[in-house]
Amino acid sequence: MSEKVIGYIDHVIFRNDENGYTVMVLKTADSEEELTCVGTFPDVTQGVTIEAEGQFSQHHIYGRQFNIQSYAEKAPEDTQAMERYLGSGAIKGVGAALAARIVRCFGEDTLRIVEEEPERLAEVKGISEKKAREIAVQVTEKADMRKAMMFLQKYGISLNLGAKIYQKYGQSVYSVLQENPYRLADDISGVGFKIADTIASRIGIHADSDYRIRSGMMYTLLQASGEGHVYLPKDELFDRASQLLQVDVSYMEKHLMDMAIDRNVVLKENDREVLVYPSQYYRLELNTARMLTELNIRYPQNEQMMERRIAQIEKETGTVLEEMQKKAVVEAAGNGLFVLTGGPGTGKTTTINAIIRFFEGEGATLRLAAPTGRAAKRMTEATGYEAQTIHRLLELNGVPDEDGRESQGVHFERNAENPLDTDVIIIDEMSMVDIFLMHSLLLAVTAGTRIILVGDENQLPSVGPGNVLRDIIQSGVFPVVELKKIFRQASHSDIVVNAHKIHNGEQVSLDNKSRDFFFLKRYDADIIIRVVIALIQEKLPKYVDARPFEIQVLTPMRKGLLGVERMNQILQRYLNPPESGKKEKEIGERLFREGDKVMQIRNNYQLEWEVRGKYGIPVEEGVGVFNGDTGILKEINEFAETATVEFEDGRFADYSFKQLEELELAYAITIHKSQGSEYPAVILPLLSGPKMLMNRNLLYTGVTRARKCVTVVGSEETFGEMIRNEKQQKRYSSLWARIQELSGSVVSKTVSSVSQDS
Ligand SMILES: Nc1ncnc2c1ncn2[C@@H]1O[C@H](COP(=O)(O)OP(=O)(O)OP(=O)(O)O)[C@@H](O)[C@H]1O
Repeated sequence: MSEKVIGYIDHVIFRNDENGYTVMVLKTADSEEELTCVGTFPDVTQGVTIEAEGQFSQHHIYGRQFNIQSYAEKAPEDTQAMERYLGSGAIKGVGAALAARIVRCFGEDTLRIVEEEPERLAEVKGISEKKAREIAVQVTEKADMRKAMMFLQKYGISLNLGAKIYQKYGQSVYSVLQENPYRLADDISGVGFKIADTIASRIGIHADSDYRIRSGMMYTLLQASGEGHVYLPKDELFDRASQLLQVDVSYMEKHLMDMAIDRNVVLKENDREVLVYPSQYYRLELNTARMLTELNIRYPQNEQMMERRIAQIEKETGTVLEEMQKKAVVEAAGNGLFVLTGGPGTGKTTTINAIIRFFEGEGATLRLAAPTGRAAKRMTEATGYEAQTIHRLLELNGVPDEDGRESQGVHFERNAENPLDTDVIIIDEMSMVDIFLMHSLLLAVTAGTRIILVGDENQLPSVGPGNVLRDIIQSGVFPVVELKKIFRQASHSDIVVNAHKIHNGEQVSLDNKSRDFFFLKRYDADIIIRVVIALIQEKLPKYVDARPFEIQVLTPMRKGLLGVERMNQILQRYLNPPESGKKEKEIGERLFREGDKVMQIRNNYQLEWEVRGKYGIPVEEGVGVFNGDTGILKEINEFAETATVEFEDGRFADYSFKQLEELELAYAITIHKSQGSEYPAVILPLLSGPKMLMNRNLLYTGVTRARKCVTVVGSEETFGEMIRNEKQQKRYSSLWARIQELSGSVVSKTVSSVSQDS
């Protein structure tokens, strides 16, 4: 039951300016009681009278308090209230003494004078005409804001959101809301289609209104990009949007045309269907294709010289390169853009090393990078050459790019105006690079710099939109070398051999005669979890010479009995149990404990980090913590309301309690999130799951994450089905088509959206 109180704000006890959370004391109008009130307020001015709705509650330390849900500022009604209001500090340049003089001069008429005849304020001693005008402007602004906030509250808009909306639109807020509330979804961060749609329905906007349908279609396209798609075929867009909007498909055609005319979307037709792109995505693909094509320059090399150089490298490194590896070195030397691909153990890293040596011998400067910190670290170890994340290579500076839809609002110091100054760039783990990052990378590369892209095209595609590596390869326009041979050392590894079998759809022997690939047949989720715990606590650390935390559980799903969410809760209990002295923090339904293994679940380009040297002194600082970065929660500080995480690569970052939303427990993670990472030992619990998801590609990615040991715990039938299930989730991307168009190749008639199907 909600109750009402009226009173004026006597003083503020606590206020968090970031989120508006406020504790304050209200002097109630009727009883002059001092009432502690708690709530979220965009703006708090002492002395202002408010009418608030909410509930009384009893706080275990602070006693009785009133939790405000909504409130309205009331215009000052009597001279006392007027004096309090003017003297509260809300009006710049007016203090308590001056407020008293103004009210003494005009009495009951003060408010009307201020609002209607402000120039008369100059009659008061100490107020010039200019100051009178300034006071009047401020009073009017405050009154306007008050009215607007009341108007917004009527539609169930929270105070916080209301303040953001008012800041954006000012006095136009009325027309925006009444004509097209869906604009909120475009203009205001934190408002998506769903919120805008709720507001619209409260305002009484029709379900088939033009704005609603357009906004819903745009929303559908952007949702699809969250699944990795760059576009949607028109029919699929209509189906999805029609489900979302509960509006018949027949309404949509005309709006699609309007959206194209307004350049919100780009329509491309092939012989089968119409493809619909959010315009910025279309441009991203087009520009990426253009830049790739521009880099595709031949640098003729003398054949004999190349042979001599390769022989020399082989001698230096004591490795005899196989034909395709040699070809890779030759192509890398002879082209502005070169792609090296191959499965695990096919000698990609060995080839990168040979390429590095070749260019070093030429006196060229090189830069190495990979999409994740972990992959960059591995690249450094394997090549002995410093590798960075692509974000660091491009010098992410943490300042959001205001106009940067195409860069996801991220600003890099290295870009078209300030390109990377180096002869050769080698990027590893290319399968994880999405269209945004590829576009940003290419902006910072000028013709004359060679770029070498290395990756396994059979890994799952990037989390972000696009299917960049595969599209570049499938365009058929650039020099590509695919390594297929599994080397002797690698062929001793059943991880490698089985990965290749899985990729080829061949069954894998599960007789446990292997030294690095085990299958434990169990058919009950809870028994599987028990086995997983025993493996982590006892067996595997000794077996692979690693700490329990380095052993990674990978699952296909988030939900379900063996999903990430449930497994993490259970594993946390066993692997990091509560202990006195171990601090804990609950965020929503999640509980974090000092010592937990955690993972960042979205890109945060602003979060600051530091690498600490001896005695904890920072030796390096920077910004940006990315989706998939894992570490250990080292310390929870209740006083500062922060939690410190040490990431695997040695970076420390302080999270405010609010930012903990960006962290998740990481004892178990999805196979999707594990892309580009490697672990000494991987455990795959596999029992059942949706057919769409449980496919060959997913199993391949899971298995290839392990360096020393894979243990599958579950049903051999599910395992076998996954190998047989070739069907991959479709990813709608078309970089390959843009590349072909630009290079003048004939666009294949049959392919449209199937860049990932083949
Ligand atoms: N030409 C070669 N002759 C002999 N052994 C080789 C050759 N090339 C690679 N190897 C060996 O094969 C194994 C796998 O090679 P490498 O690590 O380069 O492959 P990779 O494709 O990078 O593998 P991953 O994807 O698993 O990192 C290594 O032990 C390496 O020493």
